[in-house]
Parts: sequence; structure tokens; C-alpha cells
Amino acid sequence: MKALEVKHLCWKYSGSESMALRDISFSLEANRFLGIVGPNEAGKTTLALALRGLIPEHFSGVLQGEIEIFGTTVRSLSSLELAQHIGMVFADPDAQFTAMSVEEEIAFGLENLGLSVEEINERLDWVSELTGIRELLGKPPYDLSGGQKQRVAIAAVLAMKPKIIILDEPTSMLDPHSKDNVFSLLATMKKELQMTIVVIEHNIEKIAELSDEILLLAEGSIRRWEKAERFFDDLHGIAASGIRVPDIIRFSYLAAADSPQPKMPVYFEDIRDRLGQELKRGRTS
Ligand SMILES: Nc1ncnc2c1ncn2[C@@H]1O[C@H](COP(=O)(O)OP(=O)(O)OP(=O)(O)O)[C@@H](O)[C@H]1O
Repeated sequence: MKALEVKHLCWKYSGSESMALRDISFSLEANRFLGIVGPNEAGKTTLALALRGLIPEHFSGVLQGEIEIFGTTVRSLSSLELAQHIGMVFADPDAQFTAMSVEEEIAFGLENLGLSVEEINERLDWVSELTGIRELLGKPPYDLSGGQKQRVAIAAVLAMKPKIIILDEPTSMLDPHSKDNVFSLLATMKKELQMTIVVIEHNIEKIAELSDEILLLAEGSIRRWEKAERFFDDLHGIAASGIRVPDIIRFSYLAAADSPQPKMPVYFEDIRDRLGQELKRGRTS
């Protein structure tokens, strides 16, 4: 079942000369993990806002094309239905917080869904365990570290149990340790949840490891949409789109340039094995 289907999506912000999204078409099966990468101003956030239905609802501009969520066009869904289907986490968690404690922050969205007190407590329990924030429940969100804040922001969205979650650069405002923390939460979510996950991320190396598919946007257009293990096959095209190819992947590519197996490795273990094979080949040839 397709969780997302985007058909010829075009968007121009009012007052802007150029199109922010140009003829975007792709689809994503349910429970898959999609990484969206691209240089600055590529249209990544704009695409996320459109998927979440915030464009055109909260922005003025010209929209063409169609987005379907589990076979239903986004335009036919009410704000409440959209919130139940798709959750969104932004780069700046502070922008999301309204309550005086982490517990209230998470419960707030659940109360808006009209859930019973028992259900709210069950979900609070489940999500605090999953995201490792149990000891933070009584604290004010503004008192937390950047990484803790982002975990709470993700927990608040997960607690609503959306079918699809979109995270827009969830690690961009974090220190390296907190970034690792959030990436490990993303890995847990992928492993443990039946959920379709879309993550916009600048760290292509980290996101490639987690993604089933990767979509590369540049200047509002799709430059590449590929299974993660095939994404780096076209290193030159990726670099030409303004993406820095990770050194380890470039090195692996150069070492394997005349290899009989052209498939590019993405996962660290595969890269290690590939380099081992190439070194052995070099020694014996
Ligand atoms: N509210 C807005 N009004 C007008 N133009 C906008 C608005 N938001 C974004 N844009 C323009 O749309 C284009 C795409 O921007 P967008 O923020 O979607 O890119 P991005 O890939 O998310 O960039 P970044 O990685 O820098 O966050 C850019 O040219 C940007 O200037």
C-alpha cells in the first residue's frame, strides 16, 4: 500500500519569481524510511510542508499537482484528519513547545484528539519508554538540552500515532553528541514502529544508513530518487547537484572503480568488506 503518492507537484510562493517545487513525482510504500537530501534552498522544507498539508493551507502561492496519503487526496482531508495521518517535527523544537512540563506537552496533543485519560496515560508511558524521556516528564521543556528537546518534540508527535512522520532536519541545531542521540532514536523508530518515516537531513552519510530510499532535490526538482543501496552509483551526478559525497563512500568508489561488482555500498560493514576485497584483489593482481 502506498503511504504517499506525489503527482506532478509544482509550487510557487506568492511574490517569488521562481518555482520552489517543479514537477515533483514520487511515491513511498507504507512503513518505509525515506531520506530527503539536497543543497540549501532546494525545496526540501517546502516539500515537507506540502506533504503535511500546510502548503497551501497556511501559505499563499500557486499549487499544481496532487498529493495522496494512503490513496486519499490531501485536499479532501480536514486539519484534524491530516494531524492524525501525518505528524511533523521541525528543526527547532522550541517552536513546537507550548506547555510548562514535558508531560503536559505530550498530553496536550492527545487531549486535542479527544482521547480518554487511560489512553493518554498509556501513550505517555509507551512513548516515554521508546524515546528515553521518562526522567524528563516533570521538567519544563525550555530547561532541557537541545538533544533532549528534540527527543521530546519527536515523542509528542509519536504519541499521536500518526501513520506517517516527517522530520525536517531534526539534528541541524544540535551538538554532535545530541545528533547521535537523535539518529539512534530514528534507528529505534525504524526498527520498532510500523510507521512511514520521512527525514530531511544534511548528513547524507547518516541518513543513507537508515533510509530504504533516498530522494535528492535541487533547485526544486528531483535529481535522483533511488533505493539507498543504489543511491551512490552516480557519484558525479550527486556531486553536481551540490551534495558533498562522504569521503568514505568516495574512497570506496575509487577503490572499486574497476571492480566486477559496480553496486555501491552504503552501510559501514559493506564498505569495510568491499575495501577488504579490493585490497586483496590489489595484492593478488
Ligand atoms: N515563505 C516563503 N516565501 C517565499 N519564498 C520562500 C518561502 N520559503 C521558502 N522560500 C523559497 O523557496 C525555495 C525553497 O526553499 P526551502 O526552504 O524549501 O529549501 P530547503 O531545501 O529546505 O533549504 P534549506 O536546506 O536551506 O533549509 C527557496 O528559494 C526559498 O527562498
